[in-house]
Amino acid sequence: MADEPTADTPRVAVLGGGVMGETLLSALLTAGWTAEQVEVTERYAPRADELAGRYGVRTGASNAEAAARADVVLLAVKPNVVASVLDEIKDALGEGELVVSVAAGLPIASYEKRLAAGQPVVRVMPNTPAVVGKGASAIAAGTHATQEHLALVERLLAATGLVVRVEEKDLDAVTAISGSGPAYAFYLIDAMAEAGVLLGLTRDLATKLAVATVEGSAALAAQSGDHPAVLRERVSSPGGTTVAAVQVLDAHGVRAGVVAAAEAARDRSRELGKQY
Ligand SMILES: NC(=O)C1=CN([C@@H]2O[C@H](COP(=O)(O)OP(=O)(O)OC[C@H]3O[C@@H](n4cnc5c(N)ncnc54)[C@H](O)[C@@H]3O)[C@@H](O)[C@H]2O)C=CC1
Ligand SMILES: O=C(O)[C@@H]1CCC=N1
Repeated sequence: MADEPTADTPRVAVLGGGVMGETLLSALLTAGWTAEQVEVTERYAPRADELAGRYGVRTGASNAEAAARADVVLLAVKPNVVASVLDEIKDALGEGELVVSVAAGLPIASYEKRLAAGQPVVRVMPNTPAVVGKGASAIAAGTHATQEHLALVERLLAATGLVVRVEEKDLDAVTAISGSGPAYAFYLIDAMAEAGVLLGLTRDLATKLAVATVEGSAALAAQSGDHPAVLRERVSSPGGTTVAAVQVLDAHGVRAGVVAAAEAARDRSRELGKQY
């Protein structure tokens, strides 16, 4: 149980202080959790010290001790480490203590079979824009997770951006679109910036323009609600520059490449689920 458990602010242990662990930690602090109500475990000691210095939270290496102090455990280790961490924390978890995991691919059943009977589990697929409150996360409940558990996870993620509830069967596809998706967007930004440099702009200016263009396009798509194809048509003046450019994107199979990339991510997510 927690040191000072309250119904309103359950004590959270984030296990794994890497990219996603830090993202979730900072989101919890933004959402109103105090540094005393959150702790992080991190196997790599210099990283643990870095997080303790940056956020003022307790950090340590013992997953079992952190899980014993917590009301909610948030797993943010890589999929290949999840099984060993579950074995470490299994007996330290309180009855009904919620286990939340962001690990890609691993089915909820693989957690439930390693944990005590009845332990509630919620799977989350977040993404890195969560660190600036512009993330997209999907959450799915395990056999013993209730609507209240899902609502609690929504509170935990409140500062990360969009949170949607899905069925677990959809999480591999979610991973391929929004989980890995920021990498596709950064890939595009990088390519646009590089193209700007090729065309004679400074790298600084080209990057600024590429970032603002992608950010503005996403905001326009979100606010207008128009189909992306309609928005693209509005940029394409007859006989103009944009149709010339989009024709080249099509000729290079960029659209098909995006679809194939998402399929590869979905397949890799499935493989991870079988592998670990
Ligand atoms: N990075 C991303 O964009 C996303 C990652 N995820 C998931 O988040 C999880 C973590 O991924 P990243 O943060 O990217 O990886 P990462 O490698 O940055 O972080 C993992 C951290 O766990 C630590 N660690 C390893 N074994 C440990 C143990 N036994 N106890 C405590 N800490 C331990 C490592 O030292 C490392 O700092 C993965 O399962 C991944 O599938 C999910 C969605 C998006
Ligand atoms: O690349 C990965 O496996 C993780 C999951 C989604 C984004 N990053």
